[in-house]
Formats: sequence, structure tokens, C-alpha cells
Amino acid sequence: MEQLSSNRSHGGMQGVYRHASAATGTDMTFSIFVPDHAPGTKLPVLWYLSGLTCTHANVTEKGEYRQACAEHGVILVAPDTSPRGEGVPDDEAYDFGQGAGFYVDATEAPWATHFSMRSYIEQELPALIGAEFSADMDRQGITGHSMGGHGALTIGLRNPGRFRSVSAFSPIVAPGQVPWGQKALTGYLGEDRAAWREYDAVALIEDGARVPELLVDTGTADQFLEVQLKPELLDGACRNAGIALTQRLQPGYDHSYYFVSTFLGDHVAWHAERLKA
Ligand SMILES: N[C@@H](CCC(=O)N[C@@H](CSC=O)C(=O)NCC(=O)O)C(=O)O
Repeated sequence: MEQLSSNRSHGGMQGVYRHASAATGTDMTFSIFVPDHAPGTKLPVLWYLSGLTCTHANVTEKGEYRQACAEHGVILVAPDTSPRGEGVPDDEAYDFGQGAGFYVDATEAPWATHFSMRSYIEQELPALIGAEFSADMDRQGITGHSMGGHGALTIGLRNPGRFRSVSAFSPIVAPGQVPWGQKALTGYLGEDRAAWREYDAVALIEDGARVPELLVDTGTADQFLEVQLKPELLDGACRNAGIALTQRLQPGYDHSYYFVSTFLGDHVAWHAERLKA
């Protein structure tokens, strides 16, 4: 693992690291904020999964989370959204290929060779974080934005024993029912829609996945609200399943990091409350 940068901020250290990933077969870069802590103590971890076109840098530079993480003693890890580099296939569209890994393990050529973001986020990166940082891997929460909100919901729903808390910002709640998701899941997994269901939060809930509660914030002025996000589908699924969903429609906010940064501190506090016990 190679440290690319390290900066003191809000009484902690903001680092950026690169490592060779066996899951993706490429180098991967992530950022991690570690609040100051007593020697020998371990801090809970909040994962933040980013959206289409993002790297680790978008939330690191625009997310404004460090004050809340320092106050609540929470580590925040922000991975990249796909493998990148020479030999990694790409697509000219912004919503497929590099920067758009959709947190799946691809099964279709040519994507299957490198696009294993599910394995990377669920297995490889947590092992690295647990080994290299003062992270208490028994106390993990997960959140994310848009495509990363989809990642947070689906990874959280598939791994309720690992994540004590799950939240999302403007998530794609039912990729199997919207254009962004249908394009990505067809490309990465093929035409068989049965294979999509473990990558679709609403389908996972319909198929029996359960977490005790979810927190979701979405802006009413989000330009993707009606076509790509469809928060009402998550309302229905959670109501039928008895999952306590707090879904807040924030008046006037759009899809940007001006929105995410306004509420990310709230989400850090919400996760901290559940991770402290
Ligand atoms: N470029 C696209 C829109 C891309 C976009 O809005 N990306 C969002 C996430 S969308 C869902 O995953 C994002 O986080 N962008 C990075 C940022 O720093 O804002 C278009 O032109 O429509």
C-alpha cells in the first residue's frame, strides 16, 4: 500500500492510498479520514460509496464530513467507483465502464476480467482497512450517493451481520426498473434479469433481505428523481417488509455535492449513534 497524500484536518488525518487489488487486477485508490484517538483504541468505520463519474476525490474534496467524523470519532473510507488504467475496458458514455462500476461482480465479457467491485468492497478493501488502520471492523456502517447509494443499500442488505447501519443519498433504489440500472446490469451481468436481483435494493427486499432500519435523503429538485431514482419504490418495499425507513425529501435540493455535503454530517451522526454501542 502506498500513501499518496496525508493532510491534517479537523483534528485527524485525511489520507489517500493506492494498492494493488487482486479483486480488480488493477491498482485501486481510496481515501480515509482517521480522527485522532488514544493509542491502542479502534474506531468505528463508515463506508461512503460514490456515484457515476466519481473517484474517491469527489466526496473527499466536496463532502464536508471531517468535522462530524472528528466529533463522533468515526473513520470514513471512500473507495473509487471502478477499476481504471491501461488494459481496463471503458465505454464512451459517462454511465457505463470506468467510473460506473455499479458495485457488481461483472460476468459478461469484456467487463468480467476487472469489474469486480462487489468483491473489492465486500471483501478485499475491508481486510486491508482492518489490517492497516485503527479500525474496529465489528462496528461498520455504510452510505453512498446515487449509484453509490445503490451500492450502500444493496451491500448493506446483503450483509446485515457486517453493517450495523445503512443510509443513502439520492440512491438508485431499483436499478432493474430504471434506465441507468438497466443499461449497467445488462452490460455487466447479461440479459437474465434473475441475476440482477441481488444488485437491486427493492428486489432484495422483495426476496427477503432485511435490515432493521434505513435512512435516505433525496432532494425534491433532483434532476434524476423521477426517471432514475424513484424513491417511492423503496417506500413500498420497506412498508411491505416492515423495515423502518426514514425517507426525507429535502425541499429544493438537487443531485449535487451541494446537497450531499449539507446532510453528510447528519448521516455521520446517525451512524455514530448506532456504531457506538
Ligand atoms: N455527467 C452526467 C451526470 C453525472 C453525475 O451527476 N454524477 C453524480 C452522480 S450520478 C449517480 O450516480 C456525481 O456524483 N458527480 C460528481 C460530482 O462531483 O458532482 C451528466 O452530465 O448528466
